Amino acid sequence: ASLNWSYEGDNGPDQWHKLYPVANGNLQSPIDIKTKNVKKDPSLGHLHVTWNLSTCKEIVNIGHSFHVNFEDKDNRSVVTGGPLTGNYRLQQFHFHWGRTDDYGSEHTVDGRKYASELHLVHWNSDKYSSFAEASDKPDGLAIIAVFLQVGPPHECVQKIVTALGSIKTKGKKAPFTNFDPSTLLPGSLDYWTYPGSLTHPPLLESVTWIIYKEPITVSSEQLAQFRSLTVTNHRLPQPLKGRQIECSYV
Ligand SMILES: OSc1ccc(O)cc1O
Ligand SMILES: [Zn+2]
Repeated sequence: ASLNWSYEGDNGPDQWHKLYPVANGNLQSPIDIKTKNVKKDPSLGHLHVTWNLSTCKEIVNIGHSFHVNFEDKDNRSVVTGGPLTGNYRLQQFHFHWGRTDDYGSEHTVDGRKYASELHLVHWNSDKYSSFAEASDKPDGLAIIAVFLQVGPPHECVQKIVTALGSIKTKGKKAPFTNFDPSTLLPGSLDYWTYPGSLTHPPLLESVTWIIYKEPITVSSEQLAQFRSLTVTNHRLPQPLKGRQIECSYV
């Protein structure tokens, strides 16, 4: 089935509200993080990430992006702690990027655009029985975001880039196993967190966003390989509508 939305042209982001009225909601993502307005919260502790590489399953071309999917039938790969209550199970990760290295991230920091942004998508497996059930609940989802800046190539991102060669057309999938997503995390564990939404339709306002402050580095050539699947797939920052961004005490 073809999607009724896209990132460019007649069905682009400015039109999404016609089919998805929540696009003009009060908890939309991404946002610009104005660091002077962030509130340090002593109660915000470390995030505890336990991802088991045995749960990594496949890589899939979904047209406007690619997903690395994980087996999420048990709690082998979960995140907990920080702003979260209970266990959130890893379902998939994906990236967002732009036409050039000058932009492509979805969140921005004091107006700064990064070249790309990684999203590790988790759902609340203590309260709900699937991603689908959790996806429209206020405490349903937790997405960990990592910024990507341009520099030397990233060894582990290279494994993903190599796998893209076997999923060149929409709908194609290939086995992608024993990949440890924690190799994509930055050195510093400091993060920002705020309540938001999915960043493309259905744009559901069910996400606790956890955004690492420190970026990781990938090469321009690695980003060019992302673009070989689709040229751009990022939404621009949305109105904050009075939300408070908090930062960890880490
Ligand atoms: O871009 S984050 C994101 C994650 C999962 C999803 O189903 C939709 C999304 O937009
Ligand atoms: Zn995303």
